[in-house]
Amino acid sequence: MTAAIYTLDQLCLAYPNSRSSGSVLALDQITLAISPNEVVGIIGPNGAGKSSLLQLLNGRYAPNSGRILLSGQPLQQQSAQALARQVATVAQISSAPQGLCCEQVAAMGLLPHKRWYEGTSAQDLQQVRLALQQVGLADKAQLRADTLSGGELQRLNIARALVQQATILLLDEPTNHLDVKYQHQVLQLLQGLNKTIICCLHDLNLAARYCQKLLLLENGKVRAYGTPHDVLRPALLQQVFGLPCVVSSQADYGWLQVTFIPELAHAKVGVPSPC
Ligand SMILES: Nc1ncnc2c1ncn2[C@@H]1O[C@H](COP(=O)(O)OP(=O)(O)OP(=O)(O)O)[C@@H](O)[C@H]1O
Repeated sequence: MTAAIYTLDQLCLAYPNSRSSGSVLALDQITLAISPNEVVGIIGPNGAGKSSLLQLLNGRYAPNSGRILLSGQPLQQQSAQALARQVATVAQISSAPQGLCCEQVAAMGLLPHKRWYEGTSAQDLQQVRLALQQVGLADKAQLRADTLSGGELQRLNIARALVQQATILLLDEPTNHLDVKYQHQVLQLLQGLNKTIICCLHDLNLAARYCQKLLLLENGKVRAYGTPHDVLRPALLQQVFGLPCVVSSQADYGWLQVTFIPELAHAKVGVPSPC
């Protein structure tokens, strides 16, 4: 059996409550192992704890209790630079640094690999250009990043993460702002990278299509973790998302398709409709 790249053991995270002296428990006793080179989708309703979990996995937040091992070593004991060489994060909402062109923003991914006095080599530049090409932004390399559309900026952030050459990519809603073609292009790109990809996704159909494993969170707790077939069960999804749904298998390709049908909540099963 392959050693886990992440081992989470009874992780809890609480935020201070802004209106009282208490706290908000965002993650509650999370225990699981993530295998290397898998694409893992974190799914669940708003406020379930998805983004908070990413912030623990990239070391930005420390758990209130429990522990995280990264490649068998306690994550909290690793230096920021050592972490940045292993883990790259693409945040949910970001604004472009003012006045920098796309090539310069993507090149920021080189920083964890450089000493302060080292400049950008021809090889670095080649790597940056390849990443921009991979996300479909080669023709915008010299444009100012703060003039990009939301979707283009999202792709630029992914290019920066690719340049970082980390073995783990953490992405918060990587398909936000993307049109349907780029949603698939970005997820196909991530899937083909042979890296550990952990991403929060609201679109369950994209999650079913591109993720090998799904982690379903609700109120900071793990409701299910496994393959899309293990996790995307209609009764469970209805409980967690509060809407009836049907889950079907796409006939030609076999991946699962979730369709939420709010009308079913009001359907009177077994009562014939009046003529
Ligand atoms: N900085 C913070 N301070 C206080 N509470 C927070 C903070 N960040 C998140 N929370 C709370 O923690 C819980 C989990 O939030 P989180 O952002 O992780 O959820 P999420 O599943 O990513 O939600 P969404 O789908 O809406 O992005 C929520 O109740 C949220 O209000």
